[in-house]
Amino acid sequence: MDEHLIEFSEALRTVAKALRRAAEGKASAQAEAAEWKRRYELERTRNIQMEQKARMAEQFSAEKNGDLDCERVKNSDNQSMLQNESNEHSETGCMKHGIWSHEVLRDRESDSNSNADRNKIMRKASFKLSWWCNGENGDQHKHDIVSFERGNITTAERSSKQISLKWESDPQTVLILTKPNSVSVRILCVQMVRWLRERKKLNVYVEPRVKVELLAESSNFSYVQTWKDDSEISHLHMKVDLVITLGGDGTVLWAASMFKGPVPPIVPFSLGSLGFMTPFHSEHFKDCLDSVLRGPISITLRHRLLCRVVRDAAKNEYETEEPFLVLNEVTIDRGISSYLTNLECYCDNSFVTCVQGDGLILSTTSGSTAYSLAAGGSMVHPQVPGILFTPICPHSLSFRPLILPEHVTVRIMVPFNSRSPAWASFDGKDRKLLAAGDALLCSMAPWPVPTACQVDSTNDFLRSIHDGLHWNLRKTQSFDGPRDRDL
Ligand SMILES: NC(=O)c1ccc[n+]([C@@H]2O[C@H](COP(=O)([O-])OP(=O)(O)OC[C@H]3O[C@@H](n4cnc5c(N)ncnc54)[C@H](O)[C@@H]3O)[C@@H](O)[C@H]2O)c1
Ligand SMILES: Nc1ncnc2c1ncn2[C@@H]1O[C@H](COP(=O)(O)OP(=O)(O)OP(=O)(O)O)[C@@H](O)[C@H]1O
Repeated sequence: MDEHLIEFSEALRTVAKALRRAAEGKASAQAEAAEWKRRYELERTRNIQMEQKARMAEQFSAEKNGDLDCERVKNSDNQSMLQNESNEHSETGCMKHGIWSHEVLRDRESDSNSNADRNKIMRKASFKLSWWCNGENGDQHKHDIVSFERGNITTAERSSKQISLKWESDPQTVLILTKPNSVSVRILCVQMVRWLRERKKLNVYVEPRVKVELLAESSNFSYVQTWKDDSEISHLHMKVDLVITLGGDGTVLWAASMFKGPVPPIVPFSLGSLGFMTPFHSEHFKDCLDSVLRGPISITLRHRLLCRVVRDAAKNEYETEEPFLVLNEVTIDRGISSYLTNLECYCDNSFVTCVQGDGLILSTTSGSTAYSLAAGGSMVHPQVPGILFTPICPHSLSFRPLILPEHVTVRIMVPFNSRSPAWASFDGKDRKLLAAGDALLCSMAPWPVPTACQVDSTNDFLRSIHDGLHWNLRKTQSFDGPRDRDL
């Protein structure tokens, strides 16, 4: 049975290879045809221009002043090949500026062949661009990077993309999430809960473990609310206005993982070692929270990836397995196996590559400074939408990391001829076995994680890479020594 499966999988790969080759052949033939078409158009435009120049010269000499301006060329209906469609582009009709999209060309042949055809005009083809999409709801795929206004492709006007949150009504309820087993976190939590309740009159939610700790501290904390089971957690986003995290980046990941849908704004306080995503300092928690509760605040919208495991044994039934939402990354690796991981990777059904190495990281841009960075991936500003495709120890000299656009679906498959299964882990947690034939589907999730900024997205990101990772730290070169002017 296994041998047949292996044979079958190899046959499929051969067919896939042949199909790929055919597609490549077609693409190159199309490219060649496009090139010939381009040359033809160039040649044709040059001929038109030469012909017009000759006519203009004739007219100049006829009028003996040789100084006919562009405006007159345009207005002399019989002489000019080019005419503007509107006054808006009148000067663009001048030959020295070339042909613009709204110009009207007179057909060259008809002009030279007969007077009857003289008024026949040829318009430059107009076109409409739209976002291509599989489903019927094409209009839902609005995009703001380029605009297709009136047939012209332009980069949309860049406004500041810094997102600002302004409360329209006062926040009422706060959820505090804390790193476990930390004395400093426990002390801060006690102070913060008291302050939020007594000074700010807010409802406070904590995890069941934290409620027990607070009650052990004082029975006065009985007003603090919590939940009993997971179904209550799934409704938290409807009750909570603000989430406060006390810990490191892991606590922010933990907070994000509690929300399987929309996430309330998170205010992350730094009580860890690195604190890449935790810009707020616990010593100033009252001032920080005062200004957050007053608003407006700058927000970084951190994209998440939605990951589904598709079992070969239960094809088309993957809805039965709960999807994972990751803020940093999903990692597919060899686990405890000593064999090379063998992973077939597809992007929107196009074959990308076969990873042979320790594994692969599919990371968000927020996660670009975490595991992906350690594996050689680039650091990316968290507001850049994209999926990082970073191999882990690839056994190949030419495997460089990729960054894919945010709209694609990446499929990672363990082939039937793989020597070992692979393991998927989600933000470093929840390991899942991927057996031969199983696949992992990964796409951008519709629910980002809004985290409050200390200053703004860019300032906070740059501060983190400088202070947290000591990026490009080097002693400054001294002033004395050779200089260009001495050479
Ligand atoms: N070789 C590696 O660098 C490596 C290996 C395993 C996991 N990780 C990372 O650890 C994460 C889980 O974090 P944890 O705190 O639960 O585990 P952890 O306690 O093992 O801490 C991992 C470290 O990664 C840092 N980190 C986490 N997210 C980050 C981000 N977005 N940018 C910069 N640094 C970040 C944390 O501050 C911490 O110092 C995973 O999502 C993965 O990215 C990294
Ligand atoms: N509320 C929580 N419940 C359970 N586990 C948590 C909670 N908050 C954090 N964790 C886990 O505790 C671990 C450590 O947390 P965190 O990263 O915040 O602290 P740290 O390791 O001291 O900080 P840093 O990552 O900056 O060094 C993480 O693996 C995280 O998933």
